[in-house]
Amino acid sequence: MTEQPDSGEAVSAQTFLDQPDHASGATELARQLRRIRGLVSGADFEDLSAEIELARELADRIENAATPHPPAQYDSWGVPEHIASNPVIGSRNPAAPPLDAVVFPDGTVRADLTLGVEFQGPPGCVHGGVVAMLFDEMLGLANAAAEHIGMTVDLQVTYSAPTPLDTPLRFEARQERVDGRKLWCAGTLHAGDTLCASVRGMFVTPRWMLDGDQSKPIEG
Ligand SMILES: CCCCCCCC(=O)SCCNC(=O)CCNC(=O)[C@H](O)C(C)(C)COP(=O)(O)OP(=O)(O)OC[C@H]1O[C@@H](n2cnc3c(N)ncnc32)[C@H](O)[C@@H]1OP(=O)(O)O
Repeated sequence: MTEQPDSGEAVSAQTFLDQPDHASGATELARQLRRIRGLVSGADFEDLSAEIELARELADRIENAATPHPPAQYDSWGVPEHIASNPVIGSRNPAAPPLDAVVFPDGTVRADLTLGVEFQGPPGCVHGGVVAMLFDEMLGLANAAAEHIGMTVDLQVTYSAPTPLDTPLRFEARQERVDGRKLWCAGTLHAGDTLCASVRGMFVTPRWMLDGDQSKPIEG
């Protein structure tokens, strides 16, 4: 974790799950692919045939350079490949927003982000499933911040107002209660002063994990 140098309010917050750029350049490649993702899904074009050729060549080159590895093992929480490919926070996953979280001394986890047209559900609004996915991750991070982790067994999202695209959003989450292997968390999503959605989640620590190191950064 590293200190957040900016804004007064966030001065006591620390970055959570810092993911340094991969030496190969894969993290930067994911950033460029996210740019393309937004443009392809949110712009009109006259003729992209030359760009398609280029994209095909790029995909072929990356495929030739790649040494694929299998998905992480279920009991290997926190390995870099596991986090890097996460669809919410994975720095090397072009499909991830990505969500960068900070954690406060009281265990509250916060993420500020803006979602573009590639996350559109209703016109001009963020897809409700995307909101649920981000909430699930936020609650998982809140568990990790509390060093008491588990798998989601119940996730209840209440949508109170449409979540606008291209608008700064703030997700917050924290672990509220622990009873043995059962954990309860809650979170909110605001656009400015508007509460767009809230969530309550229940998690269960798998039996095999009880003796493990739960301080490892994990997420599903
Ligand atoms: C490890 C950190 C990961 C963070 C992930 C964050 C987000 C994710 O994407 S997780 C992926 C989605 N979730 C899943 O795939 C979970 C699938 N479920 C499972 O694997 C299992 O149910 C698992 C491992 C969580 C629990 O199984 P198991 O260890 O056998 O526990 P089990 O004995 O069934 O239940 C324990 C207690 O929880 C209760 N419980 C289990 N599920 C529920 C539920 N849906 N609602 C209410 N209570 C429940 C049980 O009733 C039991 O209570 P009690 O002890 O009082 O009898």
